[in-house]
Amino acid sequence: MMLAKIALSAATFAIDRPYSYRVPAQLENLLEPGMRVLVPFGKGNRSSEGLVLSLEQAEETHRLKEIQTLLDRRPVLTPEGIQLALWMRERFFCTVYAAALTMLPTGLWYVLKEGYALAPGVDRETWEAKTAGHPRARQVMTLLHGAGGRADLAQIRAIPDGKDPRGVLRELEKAGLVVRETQARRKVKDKTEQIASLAVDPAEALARMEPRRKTAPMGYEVTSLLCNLGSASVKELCYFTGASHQTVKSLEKRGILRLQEREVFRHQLPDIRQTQPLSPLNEAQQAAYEGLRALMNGGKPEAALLYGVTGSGKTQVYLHLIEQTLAAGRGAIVMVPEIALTPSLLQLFLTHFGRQVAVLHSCLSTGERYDEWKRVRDGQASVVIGTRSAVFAPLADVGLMILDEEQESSYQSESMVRYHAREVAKFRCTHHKGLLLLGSATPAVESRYAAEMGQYHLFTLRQRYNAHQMPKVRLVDMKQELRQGNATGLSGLLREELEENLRRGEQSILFLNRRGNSRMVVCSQCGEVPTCPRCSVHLTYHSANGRLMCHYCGHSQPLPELCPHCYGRLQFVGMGTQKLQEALEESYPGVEIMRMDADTITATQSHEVLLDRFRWKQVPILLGTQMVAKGLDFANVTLVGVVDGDLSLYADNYRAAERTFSLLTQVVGRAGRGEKLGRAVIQTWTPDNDVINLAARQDYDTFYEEEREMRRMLRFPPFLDLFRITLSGPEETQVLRACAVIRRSLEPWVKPRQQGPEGPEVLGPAPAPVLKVNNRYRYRVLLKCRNGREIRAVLAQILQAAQQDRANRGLSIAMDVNPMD
Ligand SMILES: Nc1ncnc2c1ncn2[C@@H]1O[C@H](COP(=O)(O)OP(=O)(O)OP(=O)(O)O)[C@@H](O)[C@H]1O
Ligand SMILES: [Zn+2]
Ligand SMILES: [Zn+2]
Repeated sequence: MMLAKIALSAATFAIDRPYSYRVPAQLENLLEPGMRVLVPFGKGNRSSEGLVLSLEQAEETHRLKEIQTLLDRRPVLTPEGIQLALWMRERFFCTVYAAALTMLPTGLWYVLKEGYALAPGVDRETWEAKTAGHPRARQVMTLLHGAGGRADLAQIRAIPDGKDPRGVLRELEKAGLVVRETQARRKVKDKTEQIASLAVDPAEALARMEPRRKTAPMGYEVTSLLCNLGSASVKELCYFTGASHQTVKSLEKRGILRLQEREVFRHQLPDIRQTQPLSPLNEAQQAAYEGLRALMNGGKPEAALLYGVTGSGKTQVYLHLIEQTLAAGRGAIVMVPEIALTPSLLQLFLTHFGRQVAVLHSCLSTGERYDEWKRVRDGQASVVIGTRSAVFAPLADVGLMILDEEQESSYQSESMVRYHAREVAKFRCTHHKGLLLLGSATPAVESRYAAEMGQYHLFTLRQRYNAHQMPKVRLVDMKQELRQGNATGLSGLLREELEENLRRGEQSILFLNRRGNSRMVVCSQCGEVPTCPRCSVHLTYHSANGRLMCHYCGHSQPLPELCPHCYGRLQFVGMGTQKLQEALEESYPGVEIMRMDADTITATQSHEVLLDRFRWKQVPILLGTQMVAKGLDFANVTLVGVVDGDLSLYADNYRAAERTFSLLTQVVGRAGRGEKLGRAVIQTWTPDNDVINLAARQDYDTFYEEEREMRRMLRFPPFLDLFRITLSGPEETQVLRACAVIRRSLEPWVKPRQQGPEGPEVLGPAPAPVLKVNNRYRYRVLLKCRNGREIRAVLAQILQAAQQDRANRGLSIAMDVNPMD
């Protein structure tokens, strides 16, 4: 007999393993690994979805349960996909089935509906006789009967008697009157249209319709049109002739034409037939390109970092590499952060690669995404551009995977399966012997370090394209402004520069990344900002616990009532984008200030619509959050103002410095991308802060070296890895108890290894930055150690034990590896 090893959706992480099922004879020739099935599982033999991992011949045995239903007509995962799902389980502590679903577009997901049907061969007389005297049972049977023999549980529940029908249904099942069934439905169907073509040759068709020309003029019209076209969709035929579908159908019956279903794709990219050649590269780009091309064609898995300053033309290098990949008959995947996937970027890809481009983006509808996915799977598109999830695009042969702005936190998933696109891309490039290319103006410290250690090849673009100058940046000390009586939040210098730009007719971008729950405290008299006694960073006020906290070492202290230096009054600083817009409108009456943040983006007014207006209408000032910081390429923007350069510095995590540096460099990089020189003004409360000064000088190399040493000293990635276990539940004591158990179970592994610079260390439990969300308390236990097979196995066991511990009922447990936030 044949048996299948199956990963189940009903399995939790604790019990997730390949389960064996018998393959019924009628499926033996149809079933393949990578297909989904329904199988009975658990005590009640409820149906569960499952993914077939492998098939094998085995000795006959009666112990195995049998597969119930085959859900897919062809595999939804390739052998590579199956391997990847297994690998993701081990890497990201998820179930294999969850990993598989993560790889598939939601349009392919099934929704299971439990229902009941009349048992075969049971007629009305029989059930009426058997349910006599049981009004509830009779009600259910009447419903089933009336509903054409089957109904789902929700419908049966709706019988208005206020009781749960499950008991009755069980009885009816035992009595052999009903059978339970599970229906699997997909959210999105394959979309098709009907195509008509002539069934006989044109002369014969016309000859046969000629005598009916008077009585059936429409039939004649359709036939003669079809004689000209050869084939056409029924929709088109009806549209051009005014005929009805009925007419077309009757022609089919007469044997004049033939109808066929053809698949159509929902997302219609503009059909660009005439693609344009790429622009030639400059010398630096060419050098990087040639090096990368050699790696790509080397027939080995490779990884490289392309470090190029803002405006150096990294995108052009990508385009040339993609062209090479295609020429070699292979495919390419390009990933960009969510907000960077603008129509202008897409347009760029379309003009060069036309119909070979597929887009996988969260803006598309479920149906559109699914159809784009199919175009990739079927080999119709071999250049995929998209956000994080595009990393799973089902290309058969991947020659190149690019992560643009690779330091972005949006590459880390925070949903069901907490994968990092970079890790998945590494797996896939290894599998396909392809090139993984990370691009950035401010690479993540981990990536830059990997390049330094020789794990990635490093390519550098030091200059802007066309030798355009980097913008001139000036810092403004806001404490000084406050002392001089300016509490408006806009410094004298920034105002002057804005006015200068208004006079010159050049555009300005103001950046204000107002972040929710952390704020800075400043003394209104001496301008002091409270700092951490152990680290050289400023403390941040957290309204959640009313304390000042350090994001590096976790130190926290109560908020003092007065300034510890001069006993002056302490003041919270920071304002939001809306208030700033009002202030500017007041200062500059008649000048349009365009605001772009989560509140101004609506369905009708997308981020692109606003940007187009900014570009074409030459709106003088654009003010916004993160959204204005990245990817914008407008030649007339010559001034960038950073209203509050410190904001992101005080997030509580070890990446805050890197984030701030990257963000500031990116924003500043929006200025002066054309012929005209760019300027930038960064306002700060901490003008001596290293990170801010390095960002102002756009000195990534020094920043990297300092940050690397800081990380080495404090034992953060890339020197050690972080495993963060987050527990949450409605009762604080229960959560803390579970944390303590986890801590204790880590000890036997940690204790004997503790010595030395790479020795593991357990921290916590510590409350999450926002302790209580939705009435659930959240605590974290942090393990610092080198990521390796052995510790992952230990952690998997601990998680499994925690999940199965009865005392942990109602708790949720999540594991993040090197979390971004
Ligand atoms: N080889 C080239 N030929 C023509 N134009 C180029 C070339 N290289 C770059 N450019 C132009 O230079 C500008 C900057 O290039 P691009 O946007 O690719 O830079 P980038 O390195 O991705 O910058 P950022 O990191 O700031 O987004 C663009 O307007 C681009 O069209
Ligand atoms: Zn003071
Ligand atoms: Zn500290």
